[in-house]
Amino acid sequence: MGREQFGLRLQQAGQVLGVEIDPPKIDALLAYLDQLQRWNKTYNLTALRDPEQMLVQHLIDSLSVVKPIANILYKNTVLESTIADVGSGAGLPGVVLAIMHPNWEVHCIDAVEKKMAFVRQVSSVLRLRNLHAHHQRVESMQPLEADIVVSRAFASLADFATLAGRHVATDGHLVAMKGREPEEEAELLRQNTSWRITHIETLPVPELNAQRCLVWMSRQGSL
Ligand SMILES: C[S@@+](CC[C@H](N)C(=O)[O-])C[C@H]1O[C@@H](n2cnc3c(N)ncnc32)[C@H](O)[C@@H]1O
Repeated sequence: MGREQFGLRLQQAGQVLGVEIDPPKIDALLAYLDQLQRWNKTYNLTALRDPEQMLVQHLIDSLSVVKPIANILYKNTVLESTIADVGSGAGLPGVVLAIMHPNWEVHCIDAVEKKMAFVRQVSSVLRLRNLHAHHQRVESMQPLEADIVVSRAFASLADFATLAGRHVATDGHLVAMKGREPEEEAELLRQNTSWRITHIETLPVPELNAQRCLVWMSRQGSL
């Protein structure tokens, strides 16, 4: 399928998700997809090889978190925000967030150097000055004071909170992208950490035939 078709599908997905993806952003998302395909041949950054699957399971899935994050930030009238993407891998969802919101400083963190080298390359090729790559274990990094710390396919809720909670600013949030509602993980979070689930949003991800939800967490006491 051609570039034009992919662009159209991204635009349509944006309409369903309530995010406007203008032509320069479509170009940037497709340029990211190009880079990912190219680097993946040599560096094995993601298990998905087929561009069709990458479009839906990486780009459109990551686009689904843009509006919910914007809703939380703008409810608190935060315009210029710091966001951390923990266990970001090839930059998912961090690169997509940085493309969609140039006013958000997005920090991708991953323990694997080649993955962060790739994100650095994307930042340079796409001229994304708001996209930063940290080759670090999240638990040993200087605290970032992020408004929102997001993760996709990183860890259980309790491990996410334990490892990454220190990067959340006072009154900030952790948000985990999950498949179905993780009831057992929620119980372990409650038993083992000082973080509490504030709400769970079901995400209807266009073109993706799978359940998705977002689990929002805050520190106990700041609810
Ligand atoms: C399954 S991948 C998910 C990548 C990406 N978020 C996605 O959805 O495609 C999990 C990533 O977490 C990273 N990771 C695991 N433990 C970590 C830690 N303690 N600090 C930073 N990164 C970590 C791994 O290197 C890996 O790239």
